[in-house]
Amino acid sequence: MAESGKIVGTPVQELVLNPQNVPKNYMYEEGGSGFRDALVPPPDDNIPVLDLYRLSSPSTAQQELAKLHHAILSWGCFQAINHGLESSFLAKVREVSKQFFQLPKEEKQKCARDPNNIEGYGNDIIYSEKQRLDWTDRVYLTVLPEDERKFKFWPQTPDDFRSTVLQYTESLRLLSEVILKAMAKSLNLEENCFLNESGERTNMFLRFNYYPPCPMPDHVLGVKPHADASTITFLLQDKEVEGLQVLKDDQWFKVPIIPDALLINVGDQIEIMSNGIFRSPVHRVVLNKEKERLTAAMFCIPDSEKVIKPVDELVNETRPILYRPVKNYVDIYFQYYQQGKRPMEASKI
Ligand SMILES: O=C(O)CCC(=O)C(=O)O
Ligand SMILES: [Fe+2]
Repeated sequence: MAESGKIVGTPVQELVLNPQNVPKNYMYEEGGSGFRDALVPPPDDNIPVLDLYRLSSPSTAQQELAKLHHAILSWGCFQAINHGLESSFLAKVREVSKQFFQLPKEEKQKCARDPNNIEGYGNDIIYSEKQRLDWTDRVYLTVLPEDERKFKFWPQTPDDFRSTVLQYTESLRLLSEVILKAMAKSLNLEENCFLNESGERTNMFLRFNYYPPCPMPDHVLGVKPHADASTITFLLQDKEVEGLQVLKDDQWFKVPIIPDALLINVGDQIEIMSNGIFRSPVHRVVLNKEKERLTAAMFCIPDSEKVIKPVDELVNETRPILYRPVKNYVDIYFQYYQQGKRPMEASKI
């Protein structure tokens, strides 16, 4: 037991060494079977694929913008291709993460998170005995703003971990501006609307997720159902192993792998700003008995000092205000999440 009654858990990577004994707090005893039987989206209504080159080319922008609007209304997410990040660079991002998780335990522990904080290497903070834990180890880093980087949590091995993460951050920072502008335009708002609402000091958090193989994949989840705390999230999926599912019309659908695509989804804070026109999709991660899975999620988060609220233009008589203003949403988010509740409830009127 660590300070403040919080327990620092055993990495999942070590639990796997004893496959007969999956701890109870990871298990969904009943109702668990079927986790992996999610539907495959039909070809005529698959998660839309958006071409970001077409989105920024004057002759095709309008058409692609309409596609983006439809994608977000129907799924809350889309697969972005032609985003300008080289395939070899994405391979590098995946590689530095894999190399880190392959290090011996003592090496990884050098950037272990503090007991009460998510930043660094580790797994779920345990808030209560009843909490269901996620079958995943992570490296969670504040990558922006620059003066909030805490390098003691950043892996020193492999050597190019830091430079790769910095380059990835800069690329996705630029891309986040493109996407947030397009989202605003698709709602007939001034293009900088969501960027201005997010404030000057944009935060970005990067989370490398490592899902070890799981001996009981029908009764354990990699990540329990949630929507993200972000404005938008960029997810670099594993190149080969599926696992992500998204909830649409009360049914779970498998998110297909497009190797060099970035899956972009709307987070709770755009749901608030758009007064519920754009909804943050609920998603979860299922596991594989034989194979590990690695992903990287980049969360774009507004300035923590900024009050987030529905933009005036999207509030009117037919669409009354649906959300209360919130500040530093990420702080409340984790506590709700770990209790299996939707943090959004804190903001809904
Ligand atoms: O690893 C994945 O496929 C999704 C992870 C996720 O949803 C998250 O980190 O918020
Ligand atoms: Fe997520």
